[in-house]
Amino acid sequence: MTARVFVDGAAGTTGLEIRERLTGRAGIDLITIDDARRKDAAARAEALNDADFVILCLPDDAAREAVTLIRNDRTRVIDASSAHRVADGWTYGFAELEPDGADRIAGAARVSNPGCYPTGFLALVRPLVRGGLLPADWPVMVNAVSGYSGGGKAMVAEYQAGGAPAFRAYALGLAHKHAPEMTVHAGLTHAPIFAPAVVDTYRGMVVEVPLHLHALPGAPTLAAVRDVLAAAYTGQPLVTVAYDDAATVAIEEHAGTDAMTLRIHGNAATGQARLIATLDNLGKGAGGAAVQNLNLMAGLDPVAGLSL
Ligand SMILES: NC(=O)C1=CN([C@@H]2O[C@H](COP(=O)(O)OP(=O)(O)OC[C@H]3O[C@@H](n4cnc5c(N)ncnc54)[C@H](OP(=O)(O)O)[C@@H]3O)[C@@H](O)[C@H]2O)C=CC1
Ligand SMILES: CC(=O)N[C@@H](CCC(=O)OP(=O)(O)O)C(=O)O
Repeated sequence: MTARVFVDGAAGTTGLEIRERLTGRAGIDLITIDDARRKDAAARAEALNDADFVILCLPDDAAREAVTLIRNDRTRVIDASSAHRVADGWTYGFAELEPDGADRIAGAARVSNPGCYPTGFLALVRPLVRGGLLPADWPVMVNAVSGYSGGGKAMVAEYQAGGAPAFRAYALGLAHKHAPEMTVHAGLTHAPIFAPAVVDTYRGMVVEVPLHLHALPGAPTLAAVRDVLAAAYTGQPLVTVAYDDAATVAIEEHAGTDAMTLRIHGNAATGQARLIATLDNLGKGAGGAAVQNLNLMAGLDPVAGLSL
């Protein structure tokens, strides 16, 4: 069976990449609309209702509107925006996060892609909360840097015009749109302190959770934390827990791919750890997750169209 797929927002940073990945793929028939009509509600409604699967690569308000334009029970949705990540009736589209994640996505009509930063954060933290190493009410912090494509067309234009700062910390008021999904899907009772920054490189991200292991119940070792994470992702082609002696970690590590690496470093003597995820904001953080979810929902090869 051929799956008819419409990417709404295909002229944007995320949408363009997803459309390119799906173009010419066996088993997928892409529905497109003329560039001049790409924001025309009637043209979009027709495409949305023609499709078996739609991938929304839109600002939050436009994503909510797109869902209201679907007037049939057949069209299934993957939303890359942050509009539905903690919404009732939506399945969180992070296949590796829970043991039944892939099965739930495969059967869902409405799937919300995770945010880019939450993908790294949740990959590091959720197995520790689930496994009881990290109490649900622990005060967690997350420091992160993203390539500027994370800010969409407007930020790409700003950086490519020249003059934007090499490193810019933001979300200083601790009310970033990703905090709710980090809290809910990690199973935490308080939002983490989330300190993001954008740097002068196009794509890629480093997401870091520092932990005082000595203060945790049972004072788990670095090795114990690493083993819990490794067990959580065994057999997952996109997520690797590194057992390496890396002295540094580069934002470019997975730029242009859909892979994510998790590292557990630190000082065993002081009981302090740095849990670090590297991924591409446009890969596992957006387009890769959308293609992975489409594969699962359409019953296609789970790694088709993905770059490991
Ligand atoms: N960039 C990233 O790393 C990630 C982005 N996302 C999410 O994906 C979504 C898209 O982000 P991104 O690609 O970066 O953003 P962009 O700004 O690059 O692209 C958004 C696109 O949506 C179009 N658009 C806006 N309103 C409408 C509308 N009413 N109807 C049709 N099209 C519309 C815009 O049109 P126009 O070209 O005219 O501006 C633009 O082409 C966001 O919700 C974002 O949170 C998710 C994960 C990572
Ligand atoms: C650098 C930058 O600005 N990044 C964006 C996050 C990327 C995004 O908007 O998309 P998702 O929410 O879908 O991940 C931000 O912090 O708002």
